[in-house]
Amino acid sequence: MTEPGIRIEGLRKRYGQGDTAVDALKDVHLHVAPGEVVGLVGPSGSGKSTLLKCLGAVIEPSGGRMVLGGDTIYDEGWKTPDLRALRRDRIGFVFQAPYLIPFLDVTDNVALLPMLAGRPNAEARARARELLKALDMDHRARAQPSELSGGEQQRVSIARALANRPPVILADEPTAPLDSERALAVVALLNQMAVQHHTAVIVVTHDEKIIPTFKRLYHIRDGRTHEVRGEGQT
Ligand SMILES: Nc1ncnc2c1ncn2[C@@H]1O[C@H](COP(=O)(O)OP(=O)(O)OP(=O)(O)O)[C@@H](O)[C@H]1O
Repeated sequence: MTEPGIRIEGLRKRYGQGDTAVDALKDVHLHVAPGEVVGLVGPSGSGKSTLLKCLGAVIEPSGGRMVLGGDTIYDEGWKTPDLRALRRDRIGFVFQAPYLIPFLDVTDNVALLPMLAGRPNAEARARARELLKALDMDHRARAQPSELSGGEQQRVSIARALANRPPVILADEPTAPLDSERALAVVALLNQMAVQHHTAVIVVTHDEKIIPTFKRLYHIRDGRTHEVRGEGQT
């Protein structure tokens, strides 16, 4: 049986072809268990965005294998017929900017994805309220995004990422605009949510404030990953 969480084996991505081809990912290996938050760091141009885009099924890898939540989604080709449903139901995204919808209140921002996935409105809103409570945002459930601080907006975006109970969350520089205290609070919440919801979380970051907090840390350099902190340290 394939284990849940995230497992990447020998992932490759080439942009273009011939003389101008760029091998952005050459040999990426990485695993994240359910309930675990793992950091991914690397210099500019090392392949971080390319890896997140492959994992998020936004671009197609050139080879290798990706297993998300116990399902092999890519093995030298996509193994899943509906990539849009995969992105909506199996992966939560957290970005540097919260990208909340300005004309929906906090509850509906979180409830929107379950509604789009076909859940009844009442059930989607109940799920949103439960997550907002867990993230200590229930007192702002009817507020508009513009009425929230940056840290509060980021908490709402974490609730939104969890709304469809995805086995995987991909976070791209989630703390970049936040001060130290709020950045550490966001990482603490990601850890708490990962444990409570058995979610595997990858955080791509340059943020020196949060890098020391990861129990396991991967470094990507020139399209290859190395585990620099944790059990498989190389
Ligand atoms: N669409 C594309 N076409 C061609 N080359 C690309 C494309 N996107 C990225 N690359 C190249 O692939 C390599 C990896 O880029 P990527 O954006 O994944 O790096 P990164 O680690 O996210 O960098 P940064 O931290 O600066 O955002 C770089 O050499 C980049 O120039």
